[in-house]
Amino acid sequence: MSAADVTLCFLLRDGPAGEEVLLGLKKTGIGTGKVVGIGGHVEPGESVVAAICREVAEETCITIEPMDLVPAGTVEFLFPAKPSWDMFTTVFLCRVFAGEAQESEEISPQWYPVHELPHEHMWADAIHWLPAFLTGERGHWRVELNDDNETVASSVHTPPRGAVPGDHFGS
Ligand SMILES: Nc1[nH]c(=O)nc2c1ncn2[C@H]1C[C@H](O)[C@@H](COP(=O)(O)OP(=O)(O)OP(=O)(O)O)O1
Repeated sequence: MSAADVTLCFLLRDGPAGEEVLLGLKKTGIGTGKVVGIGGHVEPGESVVAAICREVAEETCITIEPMDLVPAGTVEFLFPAKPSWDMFTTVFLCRVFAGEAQESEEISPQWYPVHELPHEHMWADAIHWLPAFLTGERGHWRVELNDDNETVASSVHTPPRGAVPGDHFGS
C-alpha cells in the first residue's frame, strides 16, 4: 500500500514574546485530541499547493496565496503496524495570510510561541522535525512509529542535496 499524500502548513506571526506558530487541536480522524499542524490530504488530481490553500481555509478560515508559501521539506510518517495510516507529507511555512483563525469542525486552532511548542499534546515524533523546520532546517524526515502507533521507533533526517551544514536557507 502506498503512503497517502498529505500537506501541512505552519503559519507564522510575530507575537509579544517572539515568533508564534498556528497549530490546532484535532477534533476528527487520525490523531483526534492531539495538537497538530494545519493541513490534510491532497485530493486526486489536485496540486499540493492547491490542497494546502484549501485545507488552511477549510480548517481555520485563514486565506493564504500560493506565492506566499515557503517550501520547507517533506516528512514520511510510517506506521508498520497500520500501513493504511502511512503518509507522505509536504510541509510549508507561511508568514503572509489574511483573516483570523477560527474553529472548524476538524480543528480548534491556537497560536503557540515557536520556542514553547506543546509537545506533550502533540504526536511524539513532532519534536524530531517541527522545531527543526521552524528554525530554518530543511530536507526530508523519515519517521517510523512503533507498533503502538504512538511512540517513535526511528527518525532519520536527510538534508537537501547540496546543503552546507549550518547554512539555513529558504525560510
Ligand atoms: N505521526 C504523525 N505526526 C504528526 O505530527 N502528524 C501526523 C502524524 N500522522 C498523521 N499526522 C497528520 C498529518 C495529516 O495532516 C493528518 C491526517 O489525518 P486524517 O487521516 O485524520 O485526515 P484529516 O481529516 O486531517 O485530513 P482531511 O480529511 O484531508 O482534512 O494527520
